[in-house]
Amino acid sequence: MAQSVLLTGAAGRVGEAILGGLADDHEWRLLDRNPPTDDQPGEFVVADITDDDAVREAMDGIDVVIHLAGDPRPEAPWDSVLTNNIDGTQTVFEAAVDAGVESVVFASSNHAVGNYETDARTPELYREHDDYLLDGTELPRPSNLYGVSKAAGETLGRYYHDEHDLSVACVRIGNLTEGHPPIDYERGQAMWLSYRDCAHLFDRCIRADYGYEIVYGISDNDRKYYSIERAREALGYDPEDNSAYYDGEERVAEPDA
Ligand SMILES: NC(=O)C1=CN([C@@H]2O[C@H](COP(=O)(O)OP(=O)(O)OC[C@H]3O[C@@H](n4cnc5c(N)ncnc54)[C@H](O)[C@@H]3O)[C@@H](O)[C@H]2O)C=CC1
Ligand SMILES: O=C1O[C@H](COP(=O)(O)O)[C@@H](O)[C@H](O)[C@H]1O
Repeated sequence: MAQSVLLTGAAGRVGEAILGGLADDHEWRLLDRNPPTDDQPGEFVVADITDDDAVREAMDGIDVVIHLAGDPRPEAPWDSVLTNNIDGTQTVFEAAVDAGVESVVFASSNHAVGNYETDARTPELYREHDDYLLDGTELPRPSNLYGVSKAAGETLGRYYHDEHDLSVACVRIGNLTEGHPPIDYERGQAMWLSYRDCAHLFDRCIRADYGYEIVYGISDNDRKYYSIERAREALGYDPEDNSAYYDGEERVAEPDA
């Protein structure tokens, strides 16, 4: 059944991937501080997520929130991640609870756990033969202040689930790249998330029943060091793409039938 979904950060790249795959599948209310540059499904609210009144108004009648808005730069300074990523995310969770929203899907990041990639483990970690896997049960080890803000968002989600019974899925997104995996970048190939797998994963987050989950948002890459088993089990995620099927920009192999 189509759900009424509020998508924050809708004008960005992850929003583009989600709407590219799911525009007709749900009833959308889109929110971003930047207005849309082209036609979008549903209504578009131009607002900042730190504007409590505007966020509360945008929650009216919403079943599910996909919360993408924030500063996505790994090098983002503290004042920006504190305002946009931590304070903004708290505003979204609080308004969601007060509006009776069923679930919030939070765009977390690989950078919440980036410091598991120690000098001793890399670059072997990024290669197919290496069997080291993070599975979402490990503690955060952020690689920058942006990663700290994402770990804080996950913890806010834990609080709003435990204290207010909100369903929360935190997706530690890898490297979303359109069309093909990153080129000459082993880490990016290991954590590649294709546009169609991104749309499918967030669709599963909209439709599935869960309590509190932390999952990795990557395609089914042979090189992976993030397990996607929890996303499969808890959400029914069934990715189609794999960076190993590509040679540069060219798709050179097809999955087994
Ligand atoms: N693109 C990727 O590979 C990854 C993205 N993420 C996360 O996914 C989310 C979306 O990332 P992208 O689409 O790549 O970034 P983006 O920069 O393309 O999109 C972010 C959108 O959020 C909006 N925004 C930022 N601060 C806002 C605020 N205070 N109020 C309202 N709108 C605001 C921006 O205007 C922009 O349209 C971010 O939270 C990012 O940290 C996490 C891991 C990987
Ligand atoms: O969280 C994010 O991660 C991706 C991938 O990280 P990178 O350090 O390999 O580039 C990044 O591209 C994106 O901007 C960021 O929001």
